[in-house]
Amino acid sequence: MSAYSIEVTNVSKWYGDVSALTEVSLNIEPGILGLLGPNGAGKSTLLKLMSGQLDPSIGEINILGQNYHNNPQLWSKVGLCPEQDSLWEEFSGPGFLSAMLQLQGWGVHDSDRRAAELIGMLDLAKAGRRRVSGYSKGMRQKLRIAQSLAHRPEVLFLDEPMTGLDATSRTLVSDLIIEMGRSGMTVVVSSHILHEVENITKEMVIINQGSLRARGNVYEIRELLTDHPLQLELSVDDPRRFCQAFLGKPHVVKVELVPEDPERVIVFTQHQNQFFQDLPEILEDHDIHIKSIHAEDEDMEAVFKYLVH
Ligand SMILES: Nc1ncnc2c1ncn2[C@@H]1O[C@H](COP(=O)(O)OP(=O)(O)OP(=O)(O)O)[C@@H](O)[C@H]1O
Repeated sequence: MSAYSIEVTNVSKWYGDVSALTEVSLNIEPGILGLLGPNGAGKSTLLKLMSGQLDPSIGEINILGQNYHNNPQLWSKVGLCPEQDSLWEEFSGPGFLSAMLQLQGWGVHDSDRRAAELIGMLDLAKAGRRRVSGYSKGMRQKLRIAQSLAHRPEVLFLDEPMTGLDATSRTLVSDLIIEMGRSGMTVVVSSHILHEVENITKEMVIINQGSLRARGNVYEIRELLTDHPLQLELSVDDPRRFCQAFLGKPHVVKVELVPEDPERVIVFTQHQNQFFQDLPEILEDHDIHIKSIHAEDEDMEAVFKYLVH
């Protein structure tokens, strides 16, 4: 059998006359792969195709060496957490998860037990038997993630799984995904935010305008971006000293103070990794304290524009 759990070969997809994907070929091994691209790039379409929710217009998709045609058993090995919400509002969280498993043929006892386990894993126990209609955005997202992995799939597709999650839940979900990857599952995680995926995996594919643009680990992808300075906004207690300390660094293109905010400073760097390596030492040597840090390029739009043109 092939070493790849997912094989996408020359796949194109049109919605009427809208072309969403063009001749995409992609082989994926067990572990975690990040699928990165700006809005409208084709990420959701590719995930729906790979999870059998959509048929390709042209091309072939094999999952675990099989295709979806006349093959209902394959569904039980695949999970998808889609972008759209399709929860049962009148059910409690555990009730919903158990019902979904029972619909897939699980017995009541096993379904209830698995549902309780998932509720614990995703830290939803506080909601008790409350109806899903009363869940917050973050709780709904976690419930959808729970649903996608409830039946213990071997291959899991997560479409923008961090949407709506607070910092604690993001860490929880990241750790869960990392653990699934370690256990031998194949997990494909889409996002339009590099930083989000970088915390989970170093293996990335970049997609834009329906085509795969790059594949590699995050360092190789960053190499492709070396001419594109990344912009970081920081709040520090002594911005002038901070500027002086960083201006001599070869990877720093420029550092700007923000006149309207005496604590704010903007750094343009060619190598974000190098910047973060230098940062702790500079803070300590110059006795500077940092209050916040924000990457302007977190949203990949600017980066993709650069990569594509
Ligand atoms: N059901 C549909 N009918 C027509 N066009 C569609 C449909 N779904 C997606 N598209 C189009 O296909 C292209 C790819 O969309 P897709 O949703 O796959 O991108 P995406 O990368 O997931 O973006 P986003 O993060 O904004 O959802 C876009 O041009 C989109 O407008």
